[in-house]
Amino acid sequence: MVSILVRKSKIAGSVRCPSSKSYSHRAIAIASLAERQSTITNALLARDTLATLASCRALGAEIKHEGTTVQVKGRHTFEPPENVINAENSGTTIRIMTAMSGLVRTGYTVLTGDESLRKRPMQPILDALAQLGVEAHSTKGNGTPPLIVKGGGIRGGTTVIDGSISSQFISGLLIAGIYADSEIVMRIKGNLVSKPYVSATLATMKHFGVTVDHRSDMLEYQIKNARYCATKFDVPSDFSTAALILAAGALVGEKLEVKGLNFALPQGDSQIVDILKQMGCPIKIDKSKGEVVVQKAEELEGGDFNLNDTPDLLPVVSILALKAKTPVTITGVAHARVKETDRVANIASELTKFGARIKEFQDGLKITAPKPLKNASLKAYNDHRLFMAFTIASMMTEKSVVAGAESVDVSYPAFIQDMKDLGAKISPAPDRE
Ligand SMILES: O=C(O)C1=C[C@@H](OP(=O)(O)O)[C@@H](O)[C@H](O)C1
Ligand SMILES: C=C(OP(=O)(O)O)C(=O)O
Repeated sequence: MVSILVRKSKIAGSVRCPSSKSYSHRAIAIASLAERQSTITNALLARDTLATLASCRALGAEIKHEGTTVQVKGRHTFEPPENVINAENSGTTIRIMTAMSGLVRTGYTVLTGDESLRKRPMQPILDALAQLGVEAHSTKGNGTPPLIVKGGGIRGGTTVIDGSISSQFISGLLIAGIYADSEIVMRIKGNLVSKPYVSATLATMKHFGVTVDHRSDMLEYQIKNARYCATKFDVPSDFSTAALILAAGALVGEKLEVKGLNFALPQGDSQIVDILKQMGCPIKIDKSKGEVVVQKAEELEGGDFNLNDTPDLLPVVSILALKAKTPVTITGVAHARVKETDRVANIASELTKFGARIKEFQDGLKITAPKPLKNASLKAYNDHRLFMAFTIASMMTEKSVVAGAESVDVSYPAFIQDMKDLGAKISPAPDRE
């Protein structure tokens, strides 16, 4: 486990936001289902998205990439893969690939991942696929990966799926469902979390020529038989990543400009701009140029934030709370307990080390900032978003240590270098005695 030493830092300058992990996943998967060649530009090539690329290749898509341009020649049905599908650390990958595995012509497809991914819930999509005529099981019989999916096509019909755990099950069924033998009616049981990611899926499908009729509340979909058309897709910037960078500017920024932001395609985490405004952070937005400039406020305003649509903002709003003059209450994020880690519990335990007073409840946290922050030695539990958030928070302390630097390979490999280029004082942590 690689640990870093972070000292009190002031950051300033300009940074270009990395490409969207979510849109890179979608473009690669959908292009893999479109005959003829698609070209994806500005793709994020990080551990999670490379897992999607390798998985689609394993199913038979012809994929090559040069830099961040990915050429994909897809197909409508797949041959049984030569080996198991390894989704690594990526929930998005395994959820989409599980649905696509129903389109394998014959045989069985096994899908697995790393230790974290093998703990993440998959039962809702296994149940939904069963209702659509696809036999799919957890090899451990407990709804977690490894999974085994029987090929032979998706029959179609009606399915009712739990929407309270992850939107990725819905995205996977939407993406693959157009190739079912007959139309699918998909109904969501209960609440649908992380709705903006389903909007991102629908937007990407539309870009590849497929429109799905759905109820305005996003709780029912008619997935008619259709065909994706190969096309060009330019991946937008990643607002989940931009949110972390903007938070760094709000906490320790002299004047920080984030460039390359694309507000055109739906990304729920673009709400970070409104959250920063609500917390009193000096911020300037130029949507036409795709630029946001922030600088630190001596103190931020507290408030109540429901992050049900935007769970990846939980680590970001949690560290912003460390500088708020009144408490910050975050609700609606029970599903953040089943991501790379239990983010609610881990944020509670680690931010307490800075001296924050934290009240944890099933679907969120109440955070009261310490004055000043204490130096701390933090664990990120191999969770990339926790590592990045804790590193940024540590820039407000004299010196702190954060463990788990290798986790950033999942979504933002250049994170540490970008922060150092902006002035952050980060160095390898001395070996623990
Ligand atoms: O579909 C996607 O690209 C994602 C959906 C969200 O997960 P849930 O839908 O499980 O909340 C989000 O946390 C994840 O980082 C990416
Ligand atoms: C939870 C995340 O992604 P995934 O669900 O794809 O692992 C994330 O990027 O924070």
